[in-house]
Formats: sequence, C-alpha cells, structure tokens
Amino acid sequence: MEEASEHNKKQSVPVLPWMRTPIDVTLFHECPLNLLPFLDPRLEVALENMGFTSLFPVQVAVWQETIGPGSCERDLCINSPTGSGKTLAYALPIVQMLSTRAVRCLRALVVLPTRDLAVQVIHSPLLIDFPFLHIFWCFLHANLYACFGIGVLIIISYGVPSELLKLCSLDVGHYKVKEVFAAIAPAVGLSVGLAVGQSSIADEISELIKRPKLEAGICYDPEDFLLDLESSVDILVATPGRLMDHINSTKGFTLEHLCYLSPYLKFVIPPNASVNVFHKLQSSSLVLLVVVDETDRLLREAYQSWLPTVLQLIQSSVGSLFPHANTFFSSPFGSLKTIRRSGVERGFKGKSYPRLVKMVLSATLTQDPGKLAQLDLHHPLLLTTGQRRYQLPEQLESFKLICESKLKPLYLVALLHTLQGEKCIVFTSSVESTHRLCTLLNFFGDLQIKIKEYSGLQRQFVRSKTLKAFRAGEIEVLVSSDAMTRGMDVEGVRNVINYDVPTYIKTYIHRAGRTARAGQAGRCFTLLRKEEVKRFKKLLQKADNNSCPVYSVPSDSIESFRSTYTSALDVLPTLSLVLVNVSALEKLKESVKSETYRKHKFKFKSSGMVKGKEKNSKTTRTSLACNFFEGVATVKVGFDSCSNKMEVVTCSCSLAALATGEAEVGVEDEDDDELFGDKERESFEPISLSSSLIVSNIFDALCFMTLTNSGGANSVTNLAMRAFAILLFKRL
Ligand SMILES: Nc1ncnc2c1ncn2[C@@H]1O[C@H](COP(=O)(O)OP(=O)(O)OP(=O)(O)O)[C@@H](O)[C@H]1O
Repeated sequence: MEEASEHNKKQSVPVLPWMRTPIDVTLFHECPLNLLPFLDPRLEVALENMGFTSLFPVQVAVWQETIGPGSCERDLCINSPTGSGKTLAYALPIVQMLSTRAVRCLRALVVLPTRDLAVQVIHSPLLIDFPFLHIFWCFLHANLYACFGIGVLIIISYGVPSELLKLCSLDVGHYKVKEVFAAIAPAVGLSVGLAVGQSSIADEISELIKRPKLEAGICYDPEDFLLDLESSVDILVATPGRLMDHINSTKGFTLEHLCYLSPYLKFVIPPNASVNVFHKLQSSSLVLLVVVDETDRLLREAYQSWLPTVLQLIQSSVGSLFPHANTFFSSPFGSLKTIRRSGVERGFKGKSYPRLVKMVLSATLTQDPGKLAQLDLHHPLLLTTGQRRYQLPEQLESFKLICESKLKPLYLVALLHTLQGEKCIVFTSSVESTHRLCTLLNFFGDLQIKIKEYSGLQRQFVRSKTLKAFRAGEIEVLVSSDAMTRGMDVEGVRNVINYDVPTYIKTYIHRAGRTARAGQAGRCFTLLRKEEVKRFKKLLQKADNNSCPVYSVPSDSIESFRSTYTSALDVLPTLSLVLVNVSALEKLKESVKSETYRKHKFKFKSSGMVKGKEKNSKTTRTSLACNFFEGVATVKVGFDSCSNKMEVVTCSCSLAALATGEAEVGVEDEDDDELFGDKERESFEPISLSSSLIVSNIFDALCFMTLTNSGGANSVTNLAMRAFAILLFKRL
C-alpha cells in the first residue's frame, strides 16, 4: 500500500520530457583503457601513471556521448552517485577533444561552486611544512620563465607542476578537478588554469593571460598592446566569483576565447570523411565546452549572476565569429546510431554550429524545470544511474543508532570506540556544533583516537593541514560541518557518522558519499532521537538502497565513558564561548584584509531599521556591506547612531530585505533542499538573541561575519543572527 502511494507520488512529480528517457549508466561496464575506442595513446599512459587501468561505467557512458558515436551532439546532464568518477568522466573527453588544437586559447570552462572542490591539495603539504621548498620553487619558476619564455608559460599555468604536486601529496591516486586535469592535460600539450581565489587576483591574471614580450626602446601604443594579450590556458577551472571578476576586470580575459576561430572551420567535411579526420576537425575547431559540476548547488547560488553572463557572452561571440554557421555537419558514425539518437539532428534547427557543448553533473541533479532552463541546454540527454532519482553508492551500508538527545555525545564516543582505528568523518549541522562537539570529544583521552575539527570557520591553510593529516592517518576522526560535505575525496574513509540527522536526502547523500567511493565498501551511521526515526525512514525511502537496520553499541562501553562525559559537560560551555570568539575574530581580521575592495554597499535609512523608534535621519545612519564571494558570504554591518543604540532584532529583519535587493539571494525551494539557513538557525537557538539587547558602542557594532555557504532568504536571517552572535562574543 505504502509502496503504491510512493509510486503514485513519483509519477506525479513533473519532469521534463527529455528526462523521461534517460540513458541508464548501470548498463555500461568498466572498460580497460586499451579497449577504449579512439583514446589518445598519450592519455592512456597518463591515466596509467595515475594508477587507473580502466574507465568506470559513467566515464564510459560520457565517452560514448562525446568522443564516441554521440559526438557531443547533445548537451549532457549526468546524475551519478558520489564517488562514481564524474570528474574524469568529463575531464578525459575534454582533454582528448582539445588534444589536436592548433592555437592556444580558452576552449573549455569548468565551473564549480567552491574552491575546495577545485583543488584537493590547496597548498601542497610539503610546501606548508617546508617553506624553503616554496622559495626554491619560486626561484626555479622565475629562472625557467626567463630562460624558456613561452614554453614555461605552460608550467606557470599549473602553479606547482603536477610532478611536484604528486611528490608532495601523500594521497597519490586521489585527485580533485584541477589535479585530474593537471595529470592528463600536459600529456597532450594542453594547459589548465585555475580561477578560484586560491592565489591573489594578480597572480591568477599572470597565469591566465600571456603578455607580449616588449622590446626595449620601442614605443608601444597601449591599445595595440591590449590587442596582443592572449590566453595562456586551454582549459579553465573556475568558481563563479572569480570567473566574474576576470570577466569584468581582467584585461585580455574574454570568453570569446572559448570559440577561437581556427582555419579548420573553412574546410567542408566530406561526407565520407574518416572517423579520424572528423575528430581532428572537431577537436581543432568546433568544440566549445562548459562543464558545470555540482550543478544543483551552483544553480541555487544565484549570486553574481554568473550563468546568464557567461551564456550571453558566449552566445554573442559565437554569433559574431560564425555569422553563417548554421550548417550541421553530418556525423561520420551513421552506422553506429542507435534508435535513441535518431532525430537528434532536429535539435540543431536554428542553432548555430559550432555551438557551445554543455555538460552538467551532480550526484543529486535538480529536476526543477525552471532551474534547468537557466542552463539553456541544447537537446539535452540525461545519463543517470538506476531507476530512482537519488542513488547511494552500491557498497554503502546504512545504520541508525537510537538514543536520547542528551546522551548523543556519549553514544558517539561509544561508537567511535567500537570503530577504533578506522578512518571516520562525523557530520554536524553547523560550524558551531562542529567546534563544540570536537572540543567535547577531545575530553575523552581514554579513547586514544586523534580527533580534529574541519569546518568553514577555519582558515584555508588550517583546513589543508588537517586534511593532510587525515589522509596520512595521523588523525582518525574528522568532525566536520555540512559545508564540507561535497567533493571531499579521502582514501580509506570507512565510516561516516551523522551526529545531527540530515534534514534532506541530498545532504544525506553527499555526507554518506565521503565513504564507499570508487567501488570501496563503507558504512554510514545516523544518531537519532526516537521521534526522528519515522521521518528519517521517509527520508531514506527517497533513495535506492535504503535499508537501515539499528546498530547497537555495547551498554558497558557507554557506561565506561559516562563519568568523563559528566565532567566534560561542566567545563564545556565557557570553553566553547571563548574559542568561538577567537576564531570569529581571526576570521574578522582576515576578511577585513582581503575582501574590503570587493564589497557591494547597501544603505538603509534608519527609519526602516529601528522599529517603533522616532525617525531621526540626520543623526542616525546604518549601512550594510555584503559580499558574496566563492560561495563565501561576508556581511559587514555598521551602525552609526547619535544615540549609539540599536535593537538587534530589527536589524536582522532588515537584513532579510537583501533577498529582494541587489545581492541576488535566491529563495530556496523544496527541490534544493540543503536549507543551510534553517539548520544554522536551529544551532543558534541557545544563544537567544533578545530583542532588548542594546548595542552601546559603534565599534562594538561594527562586525564582519563569514559563512561557508550562501543560500536563500532563510540564510539571510541566519546571516544576521550569526553576525550578532559574533558581536555578542566580542562584547563578552
Ligand atoms: N577510472 C578510475 N579508476 C580508478 N579510480 C578512479 C577512476 N576514476 C576515478 N577514480 C577515483 O574515484 C574516486 C572518486 O572520483 P570522483 O571524485 O571523480 O567522484 P565523483 O563522482 O565526482 O564524486 P563526488 O560526487 O562525491 O564528488 C577518486 O578518488 C578518483 O581518483
């Protein structure tokens, strides 16, 4: 009965027509590299050097639709479980397609929501531990540049060369987007750039743009000089914030490079052209690529309107560079066409060719027609795994632990004790609970487990160091906030623990997906109160592979930790307040230093801010600066009042007005269900911001706050609450 109603519900969810006939990735099998048709032998060697001997099913399926008979005729939407190898699925075809390019220019763009997803090794671990290597590298860098000029520009575009990266990384075989490209692209002479805010904007510019060599004694016209600027990279991995920065202000950076005119375009492809000829032509001139990874999250973060800008820029450059480019080149794979692909050509009606090829990917791809429409997909093809929309990794086992709310930490400690020695990530619902829980766990010296915090509240280099230690096995347990759920790829994580139950299935999928990656086994435990069990069961029903038996921890183990737990609780509140205060202030300093020039200002009239108070526009002014940057929202709230008084609660209401203002904060819907804001707000309840709190000093009232995610209207209220929480800590 229940199943039937679930089935009906499934049927009633409206999906776009093209989503009803997906390609099922489970029908594909792993394919040894030497059997993969058309694979460039240089890439085969590069993949073997990475330790890969075959392609995973999703990689074979995408290869088929890009390099194989699909020939990139359709845009691809790829919905494939966590850890299934989506990164290489798009990186390999891109590199293969561009491998015979004639001129260096930006032809492929990969957009990711956060910097952490782009580069797994943010700073090379060795460079952190041994700064002299950094100096040595800079020295080498400078000398090579001077000696070899253009040839070395390729190396510069990698920052640290992949060989050195490999040497430095303790986790060889585990690559994130930039590292995947860096491991294969050089094999065919391609260069990959990074625009994610990892380095200063000036450094990024020098990596991305090649400046002409100026000869001494010649007077150059500045305009000619600008015309000579060229891209140093063929492929760019970017986050929306930095991408927009380069589009708006980097001289010589233009997405016109994506459709650089190549002489090949002038040839007419003969109808009987061989596969190789077609590929050569295709890869040299016709490919314009955009990949949007973690699409659902990127579409949610509508800040900076990166998507319409990028699409518009590319569209207009295609139009101007190829005014008569409406001819569709027939595919040479005629005999290989399947029934599914018949009629594909209809999709080219009215579309110019070459056109931009788009691939969008996620483990939880949105089905919201409105959101997908933003991508302006061309005759899209859905590649998905299995029948259900949400799929957990095949080798994942889920368990639940039921306990009273106040005993949760104790159960967690007992569970960690039973898992002793196994790598484990514990997820909480906010950066504050992450910090609090980690502090609490470290009271249990008897556990003899190295436990560290990993959250967006920490600086990048602290996170990198922690991750490095976790990879190396020096830390066994990582306590992490949700902001880190996506993309983290650490070998040997056998267990994920949901200390706070995820509110949405997407969150569950991304958290659980840190284990059971690449076909390995893994377990996901969720701690639940009795009242939460029913809801959790419903939540898991949305995913395949949803059985979730109860896991019991031995009661004597729980009892053995009880006394330590009681004494820890006595000390914890004060400790946590002090520590949160310190990290908030550190973050404050960092934000002030690095972000000041990137703000958008919003001015509010005092009359709108101070509810029930007399208007006095002469003497009271309130301003708010808000910056959405690389998935990090930084909000500065300033109060300037002659009375130096302000009711905190009214400020948070006014902040909510941002949702309709220039900040372009999107409103969440049920489909995109990681309502970060809601969860964060829950975690702030104990702080109890009272409406009668009075800020008595303008300097106290000036505060910055940083979040690792920007979300919808709920988050806006949450931003305000956080800002004032930090303020409170500062005042304490
Ligand atoms: N062909 C392959 N052979 C062996 N290992 C592979 C192969 N392709 C990818 N991997 C490894 O599998 C792991 C998961 O890959 P990847 O990070 O691309 O998965 P994903 O689908 O993007 O996951 P998520 O959605 O969680 O980001 C990585 O450690 C990667 O190095």
